[in-house]
Amino acid sequence: MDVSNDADRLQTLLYSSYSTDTVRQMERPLLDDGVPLMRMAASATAQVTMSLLDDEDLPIENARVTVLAGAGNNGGDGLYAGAELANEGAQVTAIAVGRSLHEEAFRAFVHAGGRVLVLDSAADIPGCTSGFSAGEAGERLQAAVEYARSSHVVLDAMTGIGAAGALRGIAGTLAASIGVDGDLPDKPALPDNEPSADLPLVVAIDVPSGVGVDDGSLPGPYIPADATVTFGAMKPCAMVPPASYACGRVTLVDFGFDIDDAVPFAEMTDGDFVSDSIRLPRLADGKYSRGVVGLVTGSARYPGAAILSARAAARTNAGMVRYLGPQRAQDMVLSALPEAVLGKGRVESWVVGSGVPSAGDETGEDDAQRVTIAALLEHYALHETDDEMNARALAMPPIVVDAGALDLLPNRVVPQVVVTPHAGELAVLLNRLDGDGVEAVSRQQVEANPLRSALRAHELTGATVLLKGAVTIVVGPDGDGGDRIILSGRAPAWMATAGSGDVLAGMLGALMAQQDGLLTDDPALVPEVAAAAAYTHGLAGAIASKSEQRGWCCPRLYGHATRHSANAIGHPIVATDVIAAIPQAFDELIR
Ligand SMILES: NC(=O)C1=CN([C@@H]2O[C@H](COP(=O)(O)OP(=O)(O)OC[C@H]3O[C@@H](n4cnc5c(N)ncnc54)[C@H](O)[C@@H]3O)[C@@H](O)[C@H]2O)[C@@H](O)CC1
Ligand SMILES: [K+]
Repeated sequence: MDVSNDADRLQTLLYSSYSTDTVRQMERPLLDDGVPLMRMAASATAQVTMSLLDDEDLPIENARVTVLAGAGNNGGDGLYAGAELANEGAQVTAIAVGRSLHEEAFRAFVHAGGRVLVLDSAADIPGCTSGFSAGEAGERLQAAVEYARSSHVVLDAMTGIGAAGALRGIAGTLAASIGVDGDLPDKPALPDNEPSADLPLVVAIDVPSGVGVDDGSLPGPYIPADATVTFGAMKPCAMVPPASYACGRVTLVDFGFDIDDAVPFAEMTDGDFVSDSIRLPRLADGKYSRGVVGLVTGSARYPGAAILSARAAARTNAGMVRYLGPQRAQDMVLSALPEAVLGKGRVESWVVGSGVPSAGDETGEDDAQRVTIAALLEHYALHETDDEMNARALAMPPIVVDAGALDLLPNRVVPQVVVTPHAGELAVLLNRLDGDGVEAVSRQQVEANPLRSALRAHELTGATVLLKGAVTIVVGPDGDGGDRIILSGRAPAWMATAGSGDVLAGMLGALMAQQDGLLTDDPALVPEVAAAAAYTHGLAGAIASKSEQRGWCCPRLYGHATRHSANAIGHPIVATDVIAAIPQAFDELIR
């Protein structure tokens, strides 16, 4: 990625996450030059911790701090940070979870007056007791848990980017006692990831210990943080849910990594990226040239989705909306949206399935909408041998496949097919595609590792996958034979409400219709437009609910002035409110 000036570089740093391998490559030249990265990391952590204590009106001299210190460099960061806090007057105890501690950091820590509690009887740490009995090991563990819980601050320095798999051994037991054992974080969604008032404040060093650093998963016990201080570059777990929900307020310490040639693993959308997907009206435009969306949504049983998807599409800068559906839904669409046109005709994009029963639904089998959708989706199927049919499929306009249409998706399709499941629907889709030989995946498993599930669905079907959530994950082609992962975290949690998905489907259809056919020619644009739709949808929800809370907040940059801090929680909304706010969302994006 070519980053021409400093502002662009910082923007890229804040909105891109890099795999641990890439981070290690980027830090190598600095380490070779002797730049004291660990001391810089530790100082920043100590400063952030002190400012959190300050916010709580807790003088540093009165603060009790626990450092959960692993044997690696992450533990080294923690010990140096602990030493700085001890030098400021705090009472600091390190709990050694491994058999050793980073030597120099340990010396600095002890020199500053820090105390150490060893948990592993086989540990070899100078001046510390080891070789104790199993009974004493249990007592020490219990004492460590109690000490940590009664502290004002816990610095979580057990594992950083060197973590492999779920936390094992003493680190795992400690995380399960102090933190959470694999369940999703369960706390109110507050603006600016405001730390909870409960003590201890947990500050994660680089990453919360126990999360899947490279995929955002929650493979086992982990310690949810109030704040995470991360070094050099954002790791995937600070962006990809659900681990991103466990990071709290993130501060990035810029080490000056050269990111020019580094390929991000996952990118977060921002307003600039989204505005590129909006087609401004032209002087020579008519309604057809601005893009027509065709909807096969709603059903006799669920007509409301027809109205929501149609009204949302019409508000999202489309030239025209065509609607196909049963008489009752047609009547309702026309009364809610007199601008809609009924029946078939040329379209630049399709939206199918919102409010259509799935096969498992009692009315699903004989619903006429399903017959129409199945016939349409056949045109998007890729076949192993039939080149002529494949060429026709590749030339089809983009299509959104939502809700009840997901079980009609052919096994292999072209990438301008965007499937828009939530976690439960993605589990059902994966189980159908993977077939009998493979162990079934549950909704909970998709929720614990949504990125892996989205990647799998993309790999199996070829479709672009938009997995809905507080942070929406889009996986599609990158144009070079690889995958592109784009996230959108703009939505406030108020948007988890009936009909919200129908609105997104309509908005995505309209955004795809206005791309002048480019998506069919260049499928690498499909994930960008899909993420832009998720962002615009989230922004409209934020406007409607008057909420400054977001699924993902841009990290603070260490040493730079903090932006205006957001504090409006907002209020509940219904899906119709989101549609009403779409014009204002466009106003903000186009400006
Ligand atoms: N490379 C560098 O120069 C810098 C690294 N820094 C820190 O160093 C960290 C990386 O350090 P390391 O590579 O030493 O690795 P870590 O310290 O992240 O992890 C290695 C330690 O974790 C243990 N561990 C790994 N997986 C585990 C599991 N599943 N259950 C229990 N224990 C497990 C290992 O036994 C080892 O003791 C970064 O995250 C960052 O905090 C910073 O100091 C900045 C500079
Ligand atoms: K950590």
